[in-house]
Amino acid sequence: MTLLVTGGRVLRPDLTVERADVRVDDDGRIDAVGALERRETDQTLDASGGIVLPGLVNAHGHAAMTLLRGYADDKPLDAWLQEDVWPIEGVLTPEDVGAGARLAAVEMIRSGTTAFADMYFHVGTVAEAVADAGLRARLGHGVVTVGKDDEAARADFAESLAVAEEYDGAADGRVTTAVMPHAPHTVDTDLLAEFVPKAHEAGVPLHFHFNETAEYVEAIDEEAGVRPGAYADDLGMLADDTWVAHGVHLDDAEIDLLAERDVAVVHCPASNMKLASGMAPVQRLRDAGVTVALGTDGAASNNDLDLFDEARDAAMLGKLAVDDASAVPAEAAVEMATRGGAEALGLPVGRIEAGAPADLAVVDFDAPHLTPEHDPVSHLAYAARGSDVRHTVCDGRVLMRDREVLTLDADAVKREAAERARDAVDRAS
Ligand SMILES: CSC[C@H]1O[C@@H](n2cnc3c(O)ncnc32)[C@H](O)[C@@H]1O
Ligand SMILES: [Zn+2]
Repeated sequence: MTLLVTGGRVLRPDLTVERADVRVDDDGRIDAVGALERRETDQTLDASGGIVLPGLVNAHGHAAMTLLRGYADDKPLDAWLQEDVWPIEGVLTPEDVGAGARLAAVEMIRSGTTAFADMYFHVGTVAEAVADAGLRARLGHGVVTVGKDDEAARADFAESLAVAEEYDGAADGRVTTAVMPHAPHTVDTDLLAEFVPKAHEAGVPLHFHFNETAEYVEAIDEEAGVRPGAYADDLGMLADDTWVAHGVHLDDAEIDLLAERDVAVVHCPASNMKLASGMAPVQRLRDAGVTVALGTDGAASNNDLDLFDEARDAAMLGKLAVDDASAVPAEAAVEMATRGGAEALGLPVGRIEAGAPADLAVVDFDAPHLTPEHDPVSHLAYAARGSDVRHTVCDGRVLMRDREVLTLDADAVKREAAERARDAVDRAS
């Protein structure tokens, strides 16, 4: 179906904003951008008073953790995971995970996110949710081997590779995959040494939590006597298609190593603040040439999936981290939420230009908190909210028109997720 997004302004790849229409071909790709002559299209979207952005990219998260939003707050990462999150995750069924992923999909579509990365389990039901929602995603089975016997640990890692091979290309090619060891210290070294080369041989990228807390760094130091950067590099985990989450506690050598290996880092400022994990060196990473993307992490440590919040938090926290108000400026925050995420996930999106897949979000600028408009990029980073998104398009398909989600029944999705979350809490207690 052809589509014309008309009457608005467009955020161009160089982050300038200009009056333009966007025409989408029936293959879901952008056909032309500019002041376009009226030509018959199957559908139109009215963008007047708004700015058309590349759909936002949420480069690290755990979608089904929407079920655990508000379930356990105000604890540091390890206590939160071990005392609250892992026990209840142990009772989640594939259907629960699917329901949580659908709720995440509704939330992301409503706030202009069109692509996301997901590390969880029961990945088949997450892939189904992505297919039904019309989103784009890079999915993987998260491997944790601590506390498992050899056989179960090996089976968990083997499942991550099998899942990556099974679901790659699902949802008409909108689903791609990765092998996802949870973190260097939560996965057995021998299994990493065995399976990382297998992932490379299969052409499947790697994604893992990296240097999220000081304790995560210490755990590797205690186990291997080196920093996690050197440890992961020795195991071949730092390849040019690897992207890592957090990168909060990095020393200079690790920043240089990530740059050298072309590994992207997903900054998750809200999760890092809530769990008091620390402040990532975002400006230093960018100065070193590392691609930095943004992620919400799971809704249980955020507690929403609004990437506009993440952009604002990234800009604010990036300044506080180095006591410099010029660090992580508005343009950097907007770039991380769009092109940075696309590059991290290896997706051909994140820019509005002819030939690119039509993944778009139209932000309505006609709101009191976006008035006056001195600088639209400033508003996108510091003032806009997910609820300002009026239309969302992925792969040329309209997922939300005038704030109505078209691909999923938002009320039914909310109802089912709330019921399943209540039942899971009962089963876990
Ligand atoms: C085995 S699937 C992924 C696993 O990761 C857990 N998780 C959620 N948030 C975080 C975080 O910030 N750091 C580390 N691990 C996290 C999630 O609950 C799943 O168990
Ligand atoms: Zn995470």
